[in-house]
Amino acid sequence: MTEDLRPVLRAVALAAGYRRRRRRPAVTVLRDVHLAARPGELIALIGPNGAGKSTLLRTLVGAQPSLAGHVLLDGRDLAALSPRQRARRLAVTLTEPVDVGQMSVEAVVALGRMPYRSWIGGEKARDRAAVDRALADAGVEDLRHRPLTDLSDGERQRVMVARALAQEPAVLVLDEPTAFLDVARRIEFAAMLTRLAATTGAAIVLSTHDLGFALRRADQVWLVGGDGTVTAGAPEDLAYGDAVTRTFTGENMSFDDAAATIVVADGTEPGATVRVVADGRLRQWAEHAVRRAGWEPTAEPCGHVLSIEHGAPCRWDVNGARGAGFDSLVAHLRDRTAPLPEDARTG
Ligand SMILES: Nc1ncnc2c1ncn2[C@@H]1O[C@H](COP(=O)(O)OP(=O)(O)OP(=O)(O)O)[C@@H](O)[C@H]1O
Repeated sequence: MTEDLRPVLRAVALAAGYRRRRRRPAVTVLRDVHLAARPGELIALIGPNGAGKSTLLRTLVGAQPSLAGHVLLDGRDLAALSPRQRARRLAVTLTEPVDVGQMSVEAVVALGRMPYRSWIGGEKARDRAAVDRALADAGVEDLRHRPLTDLSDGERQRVMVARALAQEPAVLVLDEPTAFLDVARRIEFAAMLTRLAATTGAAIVLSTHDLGFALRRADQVWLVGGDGTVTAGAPEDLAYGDAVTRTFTGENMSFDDAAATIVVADGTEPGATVRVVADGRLRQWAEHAVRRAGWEPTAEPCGHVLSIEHGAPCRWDVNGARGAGFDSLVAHLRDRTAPLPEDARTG
């Protein structure tokens, strides 16, 4: 992203949390948060459960008051802006379901134009054009006459993005927008957001539990650490440094650099080592099966050798024992978890 673009949204020494209410004590969830979102940036907010992602998003959009510090929208204090002024620059889709009765998709998306309408004025050509563009950008044109209640969760999510886009915002904030989506829709949705950030020039901030998506797609990651801090940076800086590892890895979890994701060990001690002889994807999935069986794959010479050949099912050979399919391979390896005497690497 261009460094000299002025941030549209900033957090300055922000503290976010909950004020004391009746018998509930005050809770400061995040403190001394400094963040900047620039036009056209796709920003992923990540962090463990309960770390404060929703609290931060709600504070950034003014849905809950900050405990200290400021949120600046176009350099102006968010708290000093009227709801209408905010809504012309900032659009939000939070996770709470929206009750819109039997309204059509088109009518729901047109709600996004409210900040631009006067009480007496009707829909203008500009409003209609913005709604059409939003429907197209979010890929829901085909659904425009359907009642929102008839749609799948994934379709509804896209419609809510279209409603937000119809606001023509400078900042678009989405709380876990990919939560209901299957893998294919998630990838499509990610591509759509990347395209939207580039074409509309909006800064898009979204919270997600999809670490791979955040690291592969985002221009910036805001990492909520679970200790009251938020670290901002390029995905590579946070992954290459120890920020991601520190936040997400624990006793049984480690960060796999190549896969850009967290891998969870199943708690068993690594068993014997086996040399895997295969190529490409077959090798990858053979190693996957080997790990699932509690063994360690290696490319080095060693006492156990797994040769595997393409086929449906694939054919495998472990030190002369043969079988077909990964299921039987895993069963075979599990039966032999106790390392054989010859398991000492013969290197
Ligand atoms: N209304 C509230 N009053 C007091 N504490 C709250 C309130 N809402 C949330 N919290 C607390 O604030 C902390 C952060 O919660 P938040 O929902 O922001 O986390 P999150 O990162 O969005 O979690 P998740 O990934 O599970 O959605 C949690 O400890 C939570 O219990």
